[in-house]
Amino acid sequence: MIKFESVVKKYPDGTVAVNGLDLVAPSGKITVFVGPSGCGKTTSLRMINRMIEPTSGTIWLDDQDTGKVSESTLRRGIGYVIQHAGLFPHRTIVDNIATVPLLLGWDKKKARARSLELMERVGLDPNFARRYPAQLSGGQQQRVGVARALAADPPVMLMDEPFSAVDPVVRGELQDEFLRLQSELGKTIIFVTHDIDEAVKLGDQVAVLKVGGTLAQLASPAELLTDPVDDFVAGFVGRDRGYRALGFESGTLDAASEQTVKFGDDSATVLRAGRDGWALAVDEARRPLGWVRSAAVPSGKQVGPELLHRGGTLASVSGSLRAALDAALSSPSGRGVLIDENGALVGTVTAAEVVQRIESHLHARRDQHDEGAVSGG
Ligand SMILES: Nc1ncnc2c1ncn2[C@@H]1O[C@H](COP(=O)(O)OP(=O)(O)OP(=O)(O)O)[C@@H](O)[C@H]1O
Repeated sequence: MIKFESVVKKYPDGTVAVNGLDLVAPSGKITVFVGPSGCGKTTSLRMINRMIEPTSGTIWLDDQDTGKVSESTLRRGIGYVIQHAGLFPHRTIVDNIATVPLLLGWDKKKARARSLELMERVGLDPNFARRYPAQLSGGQQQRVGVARALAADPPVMLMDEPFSAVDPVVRGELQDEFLRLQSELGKTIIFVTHDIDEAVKLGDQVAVLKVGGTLAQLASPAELLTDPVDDFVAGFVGRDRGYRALGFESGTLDAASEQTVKFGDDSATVLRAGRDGWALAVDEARRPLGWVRSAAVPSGKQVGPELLHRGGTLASVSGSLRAALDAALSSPSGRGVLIDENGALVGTVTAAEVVQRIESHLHARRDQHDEGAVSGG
């Protein structure tokens, strides 16, 4: 656990970067600091490992006052990742990752073995081990940065805009892999970003900071989207927040069974299968491939890849209602395709069915809220 207690940082020129911050970042969870430029995110982060000293207040790491521990002891237990990875340009990838273990006195062989293990963990080709940072893409360098921070297995990780310098597709991949890694490692993480979508995707809890260094709201992503505490947070959280909040709602949907066709099936089969003029093509493992418009299969012809409409997104049957609604809205047939954990077809749902489920969730939540208000009042 990391606990900020009335923490203030006033720089020598009089700038108050952080003004009385109180918050707890629970162990094993990701806490995201988000807010506009200059709101004190980086200053708050760097006070944790004492790269910046607070002017007043205390930062606790579990039951230790960080101000009373030596900086080197403190930093041994804290991994640190920054934008552009900050790798040593003249050291190979394997040596970059081994930096902290070598500083801690591990023997070279053990440190290298640990580096290689971590390269695999963060999804880096082991053939990159002998390369230099400049010979890697930006996204690959960020993975090295994460591996380096994890090398000595610190319980705490501080991450300052680690994925900001890469394109949106690579960024999405890095985020997904970071979440997968965290689900295995369970580190206590503070993650700084100025991007609210990234905050909401990655955070177990999100701290929205205001310029002047005060905390506007500390909440779960779903709560932030559905119940912003003031106009500043509502504005910062942005548009479409009701829709985005659906990303945190899951609910079992009654999937209708869908007749399917396969490559090689003839036009008569497609016509029979095609409810409303559309049939869903699947592979041997019943994984959806795309929709076929029955009328577009000339009589006597067979289904081939050229007839596929691939527009519809796929939603996991145990996933969010947002993904299910998106699957229905993006499907050329109007039927959203639901798949299981192996990617195989479970069935389909319409947008109306998903909306009905959303409404029943909303009613249940309002009823709960009303009951709480009655019993509370
Ligand atoms: N060394 C310094 N001396 C004086 N003022 C500083 C110093 N470092 C930061 N500041 C100021 O403190 C405030 C908070 O800065 P900080 O870098 O913590 O913000 P941030 O939220 O991380 O911003 P960004 O998103 O732009 O990186 C800003 O007004 C900044 O100009």
